[in-house]
Amino acid sequence: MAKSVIVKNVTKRYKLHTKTSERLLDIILPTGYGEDFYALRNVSFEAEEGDVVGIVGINGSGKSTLSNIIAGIVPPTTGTVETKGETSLIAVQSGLNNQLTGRENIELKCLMLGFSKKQIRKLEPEIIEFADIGKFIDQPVKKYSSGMKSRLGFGISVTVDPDILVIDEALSVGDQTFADKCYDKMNEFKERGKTIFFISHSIGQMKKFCEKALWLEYGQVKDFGTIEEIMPNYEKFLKDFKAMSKKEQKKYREKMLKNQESELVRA
Ligand SMILES: Nc1ncnc2c1ncn2[C@@H]1O[C@H](COP(=O)(O)OP(=O)(O)OP(=O)(O)O)[C@@H](O)[C@H]1O
Repeated sequence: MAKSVIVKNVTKRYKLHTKTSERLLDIILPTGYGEDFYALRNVSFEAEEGDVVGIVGINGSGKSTLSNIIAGIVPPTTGTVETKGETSLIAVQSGLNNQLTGRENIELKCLMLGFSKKQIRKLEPEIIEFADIGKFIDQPVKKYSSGMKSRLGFGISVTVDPDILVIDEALSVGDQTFADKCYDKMNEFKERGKTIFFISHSIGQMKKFCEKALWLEYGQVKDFGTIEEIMPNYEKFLKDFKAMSKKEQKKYREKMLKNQESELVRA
């Protein structure tokens, strides 16, 4: 199978600011201003056409940052992402303009993807049918529930037929019937050799749908392999992590971040 996504040494660094003045200084000063925070550090992996890769990791491990980078929405600080074809991100909180109606959002998103007015007129009914949100399609998106936003986002993303699909928690909201409809569509994509990245807090959803798993821990790749290889270890880790007190969890995080720093110094 041909490679469809090649992520090489991707690092995403944010500056931590507590005040607007710090943010301004960060823009003005050539060296920037603020404490460095690494959401991703030296992330490398490859995916092939037809791969369905689950991205797992505890809160704050960098899953959303990585999905935004794969989808080309956020640039990496250093490192490269090569993708073969068009990428589309489905996330509950992204991609839709809250002030515009659902219908206007469809038009805007399709125009941004380079579709002509004529093509959009053809796609629009298909998207509206998939989203199935009734009269809300002509209401501003700010009035939507998170489930409705996800339905519209999903409708747009699957109808424009991307080569690479990134689904960030979009199936965690909404009802089971809609989720099943999305799974059918994703299975169809899988059969057609498209690459899918899937993020979900539901281990059940992960195991049902993904063949490979990328395990992130505090911005680094902890493991990458088949779902059968990764999930038993991840589940065990989760169980142990959840059994820790908040203080122990904080200590664990600090220890892991310290290890990362010393690894960098050694490299
Ligand atoms: N714009 C930003 N500025 C500063 N820090 C950020 C920014 N975006 C994300 N982060 C930080 O980067 C880290 C990774 O965040 P990210 O949302 O990618 O993790 P996640 O694994 O998706 O978490 P969750 O499971 O809670 O959604 C977090 O500590 C987060 O606070």
